[in-house]
Amino acid sequence: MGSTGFSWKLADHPKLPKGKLLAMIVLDGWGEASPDKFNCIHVAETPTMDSLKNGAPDKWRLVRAHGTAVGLPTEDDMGNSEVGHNALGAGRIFAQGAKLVDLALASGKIYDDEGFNYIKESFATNTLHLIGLMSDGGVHSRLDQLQLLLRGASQHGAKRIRVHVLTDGRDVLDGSSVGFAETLEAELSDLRSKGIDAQVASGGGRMYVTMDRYENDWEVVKRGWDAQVLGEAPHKFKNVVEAIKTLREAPGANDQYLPPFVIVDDSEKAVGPVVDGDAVVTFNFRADRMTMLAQALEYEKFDKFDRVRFPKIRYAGMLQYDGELKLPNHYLVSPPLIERTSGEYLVKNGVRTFACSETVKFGHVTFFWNGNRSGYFNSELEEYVEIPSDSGITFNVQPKMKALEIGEKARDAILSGKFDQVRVNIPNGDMVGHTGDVEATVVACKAADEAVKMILDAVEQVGGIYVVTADHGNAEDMVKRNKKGEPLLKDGEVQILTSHTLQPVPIAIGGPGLAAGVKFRKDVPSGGLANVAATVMNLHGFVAPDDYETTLIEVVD
Ligand SMILES: O=C(O)[C@@H](CO)OP(=O)(O)O
Ligand SMILES: [Mn+2]
Ligand SMILES: [Mn+2]
Repeated sequence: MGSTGFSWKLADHPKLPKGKLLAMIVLDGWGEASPDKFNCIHVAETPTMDSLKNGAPDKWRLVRAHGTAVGLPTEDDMGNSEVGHNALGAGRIFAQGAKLVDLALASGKIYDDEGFNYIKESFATNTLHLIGLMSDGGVHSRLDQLQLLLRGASQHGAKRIRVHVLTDGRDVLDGSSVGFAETLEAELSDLRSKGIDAQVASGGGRMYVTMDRYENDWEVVKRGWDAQVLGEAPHKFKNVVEAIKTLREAPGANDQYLPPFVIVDDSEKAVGPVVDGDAVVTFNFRADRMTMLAQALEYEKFDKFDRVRFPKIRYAGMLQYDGELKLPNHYLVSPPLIERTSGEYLVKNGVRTFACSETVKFGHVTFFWNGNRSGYFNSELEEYVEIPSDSGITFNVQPKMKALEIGEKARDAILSGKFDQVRVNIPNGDMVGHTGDVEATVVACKAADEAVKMILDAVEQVGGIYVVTADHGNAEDMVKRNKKGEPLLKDGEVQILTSHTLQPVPIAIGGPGLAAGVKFRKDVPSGGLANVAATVMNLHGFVAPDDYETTLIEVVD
């Protein structure tokens, strides 16, 4: 693709027609694993998804959804929505945030670049605050990266450092936050022995404090703001390990939902509110659950909640979280440049596109799908519909979520005849899987399956095509296992797995509009999510650009 020769025009597929309605269904957190009682997809009644599997191997197969197949550093990295939807939409594998930050830290380049030099201006006189998720989950952040950044920042002049932690329990086992806090404390104590005034200043559970997304509930961000910036919270402790241990003793408490707390000194004063002149870094590399806080930290004009004080700070994100909004303006590591996504190509080739999910996954089929870009490519050809999610609850209470509403919206969009592609994310397997509630997750999987049926019925009616896949595993395995695959016991009980998995995910194609002779190729055995975009382009009647990962299908005469 020379700079002069570039064109958005896609070549016509030699064998496949245009103009067929295509439904693109992404089941969030729906992997394939051996059947047992902790496989909620297996336990649930899922007749629609089961029937698709009968199409194997020509119309149903598995694809890789974790590790290097989606641009993560190692094969031990579970998949996640950001990298999964990026790969699905972009059709290529990009080194993702986790990896880019690793490289920048390892080479030391992070300290030479604009973002770090910008915040460094504060070091001589003020405090450096680091806010983010404290775990080794590798989905939003990693503790070892925070440790390296702490060391690097102090070597580059930071004298006073305050860390504002968010406990995880979603990408890692519940209860593991205590160990992570101990590791962090040891690191900070080492810095203190070198004369750096470094301590934890505040904390709270990620789902209750700070890490909301897609504006589902600004209260979550406000709780964090009060603790991190204002130094105010209902719970006060002398150190972070004591804070987490004590708060976990409350009935029903877990890492994801710990209430906000601040660390206070002997005179009960918060040790680390953010004040004028300070530097702040949000050290998560993943975007979706940081952009709301980023807005609060960055925007002069802001009406989502009363900030009480809006300190004049030097703020940088670990990455730039939204390339379109340039949010934040300063960042330590450049995000992957994901351009020429399949969504943009298809719209530019006249494919009228409808995308829908409920709030908690809305950005997945729009923002992540389009390479971390918000907004439409062409508002005349696209419509994105967000169904408001319930807020203030954990989804095991409401495991059906808005699956049927998403199904209805997709059905109506399909039947309207106004669209060529109708794309949805059905969140249940993932969102309920993260609660660790096995029974509720079974209900969730059934609801997701019903939504799929509703959409496939509509595809049937209009003579269309469907592609059903998932972004990574979750609900298919709800227990931590040993190397042999047996559930691991701790104190006589199985350890519930709230996180995603390393499992592959299914992909199924079909529908009355699928041309005869279309089937999955046999020569892409290690195909992954990034191979789906070229496949979808083919099904719309186009050949994918040369640099896209190869298509999964062939047409046999
Ligand atoms: O909830 C989230 O933020 C992640 C897990 O950390 O899940 P997903 O990647 O499915 O959005
Ligand atoms: Mn997901
Ligand atoms: Mn998830």
